[in-house]
Amino acid sequence: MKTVFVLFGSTGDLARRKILPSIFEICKSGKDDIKIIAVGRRDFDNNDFYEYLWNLGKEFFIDQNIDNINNFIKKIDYQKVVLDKQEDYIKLSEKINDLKGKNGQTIIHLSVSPEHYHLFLDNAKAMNLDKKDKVIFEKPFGNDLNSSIELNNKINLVFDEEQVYRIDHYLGKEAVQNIIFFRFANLIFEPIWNNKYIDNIQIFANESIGVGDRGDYYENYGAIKDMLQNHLLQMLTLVSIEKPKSFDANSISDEKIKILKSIKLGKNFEKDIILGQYKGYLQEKGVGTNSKTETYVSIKLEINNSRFTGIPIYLTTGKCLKEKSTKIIINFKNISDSLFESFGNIKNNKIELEIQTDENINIYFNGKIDENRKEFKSKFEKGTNTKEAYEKLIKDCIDGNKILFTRFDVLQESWIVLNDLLTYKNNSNHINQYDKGSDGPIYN
Ligand SMILES: NC(=O)C1=CN([C@@H]2O[C@H](COP(=O)(O)OP(=O)(O)OC[C@H]3O[C@@H](n4cnc5c(N)ncnc54)[C@H](OP(=O)(O)O)[C@@H]3O)[C@@H](O)[C@H]2O)C=CC1
Ligand SMILES: O=C1O[C@H](COP(=O)(O)O)[C@@H](O)[C@H](O)[C@H]1O
Repeated sequence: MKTVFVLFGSTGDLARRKILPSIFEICKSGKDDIKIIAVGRRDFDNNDFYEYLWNLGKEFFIDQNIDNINNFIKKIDYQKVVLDKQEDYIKLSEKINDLKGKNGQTIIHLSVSPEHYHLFLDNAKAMNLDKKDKVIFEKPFGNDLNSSIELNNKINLVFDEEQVYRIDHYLGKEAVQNIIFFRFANLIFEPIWNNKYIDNIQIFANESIGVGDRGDYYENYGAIKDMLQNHLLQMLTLVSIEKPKSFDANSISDEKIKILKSIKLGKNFEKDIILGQYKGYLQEKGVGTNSKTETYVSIKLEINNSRFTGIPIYLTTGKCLKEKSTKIIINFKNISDSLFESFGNIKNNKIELEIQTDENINIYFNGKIDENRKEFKSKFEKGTNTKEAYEKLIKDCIDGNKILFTRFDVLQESWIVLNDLLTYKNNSNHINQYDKGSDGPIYN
């Protein structure tokens, strides 16, 4: 089936770094018949957009094969759409219809800030989309609980749920998908995955880059809404859900909801939450001179159920840190066995699910090799050349596979979890500064 992929925000950071390169790869594989409409507010014609792509150079065209590049560029048409101008949507739909023919499908990917979704929804009816057409909504889905409900209600007035794809690209990462397999396709981990054996859990998504040109967007969201509400909470649910009834989107979402409802955030925010801002953030383009927007957040929480009660869980994310690294670390309890006293320091077991930049599962355990080395690390054998998450997710959307997309009630519960934290943040005037390239503010 022919697919017309319509990319709103085609000149933005996400389009440049992740979506266009992913479509490029999908097109290169030749499995799908795809045409692309790059939508933007700039006064571009096709040639301007091609030139814009060429100027991105190496950052964009990782594949330097000139034929592949030319074939890809030939598939793209640029269309200017001012988001509140209905006549622009009508022109866009004429172009879509020309390209998709009789039996094709349209996928609209809204790679713009969520506050622009309303303008799109106000005008989308003018495009006369078919029931088989699909719309991908980027995260964060709304700005808080109420706005996410409002947004979802508005979407429901325009689209059927079947047409709606709420994306969280971390769910498309191979190593994140692997969490469920690791836990439930092996006999040896589930019996120890509980408060009898686990001491604490740490999930972090550290980034070395800053906000770049995205200051305008970032000022409205900050690290809590940009990363914690979605990517980190999603990873946490996968680490903590009970085995789903079956491997389908609804069964997994049902289990996620149960976890989100049992999350308990301590009331002592002064102690359990660290908000930070990297030095130099105030000088970034689009950032207010007195901005208190957090570029770093670390929170401590608990899951209040029979399996996890009593295990402190730390979620951390930040920009401009020492290195890019996303990991889930399960630290097991102390082994105090006098049998090994004479061998010196016996370390706690640890399982490290490394999501990026390498994808690994490292298991640390004690053993006797020689006097100097008593800890083993076992590496899970895994290819490093996995697909960019967006490639996987966009291909799933083309094929109508929704398993890795998020149901609204899961997002709603995620906003509920963070409600008090957001109130605390809005009322707090204090933010810890940290040096670029550091580990972030110190956790007391
Ligand atoms: N960047 C990332 O790594 C990721 C981003 N996301 C999500 O993707 C979405 C877009 O983010 P990102 O690309 O980073 O943001 P950017 O700010 O880099 O880009 C936003 C895009 O929206 C366009 N735009 C801005 N204002 C308007 C307006 N008033 N009318 C029409 N178009 C407008 C910009 O056009 P112009 O270029 O002309 O300014 C640009 O094409 C966000 O929801 C974000 O959370 C999700 C995952 C990762
Ligand atoms: O959603 C987002 O994710 C990126 C980080 O994604 P990654 O796949 O490179 O880890 C982050 O930079 C961006 O601020 C945020 O919007």
